[in-house]
Amino acid sequence: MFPVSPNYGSGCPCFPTPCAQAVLGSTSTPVPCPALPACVPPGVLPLSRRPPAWGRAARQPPGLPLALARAFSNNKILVELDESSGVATMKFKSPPVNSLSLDFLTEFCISLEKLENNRACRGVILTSAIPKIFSSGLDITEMCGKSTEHYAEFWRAVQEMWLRVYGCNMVMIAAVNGSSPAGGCLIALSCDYRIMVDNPKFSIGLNETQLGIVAPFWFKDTFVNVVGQRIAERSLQLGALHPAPEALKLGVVDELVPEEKLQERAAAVMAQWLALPDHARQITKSMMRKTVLDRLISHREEDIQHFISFTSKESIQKSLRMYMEMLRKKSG
Ligand SMILES: CCCCC/C=C/C(=O)SCCNC(=O)CCNC(=O)[C@H](O)C(C)(C)COP(=O)(O)OP(=O)(O)OC[C@H]1O[C@@H](n2cnc3c(N)ncnc32)[C@H](O)[C@@H]1OP(=O)(O)O
Repeated sequence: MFPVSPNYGSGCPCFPTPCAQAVLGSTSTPVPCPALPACVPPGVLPLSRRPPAWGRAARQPPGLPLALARAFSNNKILVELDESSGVATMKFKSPPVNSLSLDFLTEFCISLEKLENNRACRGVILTSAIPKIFSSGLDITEMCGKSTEHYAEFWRAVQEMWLRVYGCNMVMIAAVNGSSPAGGCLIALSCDYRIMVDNPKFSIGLNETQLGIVAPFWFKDTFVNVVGQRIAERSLQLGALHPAPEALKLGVVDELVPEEKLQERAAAVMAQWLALPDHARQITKSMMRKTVLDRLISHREEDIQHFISFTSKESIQKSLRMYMEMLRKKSG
């Protein structure tokens, strides 16, 4: 993890998950603290800290060499930006199953914010470098046997990840090249378009009820906005994991392609979306998503408290331990 700005602290909107502005990168030059009103641009997408592409100065932190923003690889996510097309790829590479641990989520948010602050980047493709797995969802070990402080930190990071992806001004495409349960599915649902590998062995869905837990309201809202009330209700109650062909039928994903065509197809769809004027597309996206985003923003602390009290219940801890045990037994 890079060091953070000396100005960084609990007054910063991104605390305790430092945003790209708070991270010093590989330089020792302090960068502006994100606790500035200007950190949240007025208008368009209230959540995205990306300035609209049609008029604001670049927010590349001073002292951070541009080359660093073009291609940076940390530990769990490989980021590549093709400046000629304006398209970045974020490849999850956190073995064995790309589970969304606190470290993964922190790195994810920092990487996405760096791209948002880079005016050369207009679209992001999310995909996996781990064969057969897009993401196994939230790291269950982060929700088992930990302190309430840890649960609060973890849940804030989960919220931050969703707020950033769902509220992102850039075009976000999920290239789902493997199984994608629960939190993995949420990442894909939060994108603008989902392309999945045409393999019935890969499944996607919000399977929380199978673990004896409940998908939070903002997971549900995101799902409803993609597939509609009836399909979401049935799928959520059953904790269904839909094999790729069924996911297509239900509208959980937008199209299926053979594995070897996935990246090519994602690039083609991205080019289609990027052909639109940014401002018109961004304002439309904001209009479609604002209500759902605002619901979490205005209930964020309450949602954290709810997560803590729910997760801390002995019955929930027991369910999660049993589920982990079942996974371990299955993996041999
Ligand atoms: C109020 C609370 C709301 C919370 C909302 C929750 C959202 C979530 O995202 S909860 C997580 C839900 N995720 C799952 O149910 C997926 C569980 N995993 C699987 O189904 C499978 O692992 C797989 C399909 C993703 C991959 O299968 P396979 O390739 O066969 O790999 P293994 O099952 O052998 O797993 C390897 C290794 O990884 C551990 N593991 C898997 N998933 C998770 C996870 N989500 N968190 C932590 N660890 C995970 C698994 O236990 C194995 O560990 P070892 O046995 O130690 O090798």
